[in-house]
Amino acid sequence: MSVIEIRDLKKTFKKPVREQGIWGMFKTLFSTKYTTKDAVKGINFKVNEGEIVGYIGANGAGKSTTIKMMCGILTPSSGEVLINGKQPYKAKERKEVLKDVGVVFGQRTQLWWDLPLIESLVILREIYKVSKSDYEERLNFLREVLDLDEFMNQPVRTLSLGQRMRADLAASLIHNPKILFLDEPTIGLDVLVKDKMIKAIRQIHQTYHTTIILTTHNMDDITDLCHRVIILDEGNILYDGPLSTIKKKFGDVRNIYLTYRGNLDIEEIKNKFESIHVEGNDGNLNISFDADKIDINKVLKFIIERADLIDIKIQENSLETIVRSIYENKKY
Ligand SMILES: Nc1ncnc2c1ncn2[C@@H]1O[C@H](COP(=O)(O)OP(=O)(O)OP(=O)(O)O)[C@@H](O)[C@H]1O
Repeated sequence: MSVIEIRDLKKTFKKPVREQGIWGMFKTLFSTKYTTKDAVKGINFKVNEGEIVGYIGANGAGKSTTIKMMCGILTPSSGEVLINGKQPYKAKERKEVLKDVGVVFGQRTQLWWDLPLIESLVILREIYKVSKSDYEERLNFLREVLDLDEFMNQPVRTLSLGQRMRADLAASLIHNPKILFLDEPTIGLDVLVKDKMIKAIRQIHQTYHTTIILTTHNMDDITDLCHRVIILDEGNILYDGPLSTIKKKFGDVRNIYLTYRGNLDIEEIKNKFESIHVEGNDGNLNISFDADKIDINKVLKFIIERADLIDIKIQENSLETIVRSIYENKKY
């Protein structure tokens, strides 16, 4: 059953044309000249209960704008967002929607800056009218998976970025929402804290079957959490489907980087293996090929028989490289 439905959703921002200088700034205030930016250009998708969807795209693709419309911060220019059949930006439906939704914006906190985390959680419990037993059960779970105890009584402004992000995630979940929007929840985190966040998100999903939409520039987050991805490009959906299909389409590419002594004839390698890509000079060679078509053992044997290897590195085509190529070529 789909809990999120996006229909022909568009958002156009209108910005006044800015004029230079102090006098220009003053004139801008009363200007009637505007430019427009179509941030989201008529997109459609549905998300089923319990899915985790990676919502990715280059900077400025329109991801945050979509999330803001999905949680009612922005009103669409046309089209609609339905969260459990309700439109979050309509005053009458907003309250109902917010009961079902939690949101984390990695770039800014939604907590009270001067209050200790625990007090913010108590206030949120009041706002959302969470029963004492539900609150306690939830809080115990979150304390455990997000390691909140070490900073529970500190004012939010004194928290490190990693602690603040965990605090924000806890706050977004205290009312047990069925849907969670995570907008860059791991931005700026070191590897250890990032792994902790990812593990916590996975545990939350497993325990409560929460439907999650995740935007991120970190492809490891996507690989770790999502089966489905939506790729947005300049306000349009470029791809919506399984992560595995993207990987398959771009092939199981292997890259071999090697340093060697001796004479290697690049043309000889190319003639021996059809559709292999080879480049290099001065004892360095980069080779890439589709591992479904060419046996890596045969490539290595061929090279070892002709040169002394000094160093070798073998890499799979990462999701990072695949996605970069999709963004650059603007096609899937
Ligand atoms: N309030 C606004 N007023 C005017 N233009 C805006 C506003 N908010 C966003 N935009 C523009 O809309 C486009 C999409 O922005 P959005 O923040 O949705 O992108 P994004 O995909 O989340 O990017 P990033 O990965 O950099 O966060 C950008 O060109 C941005 O400058």
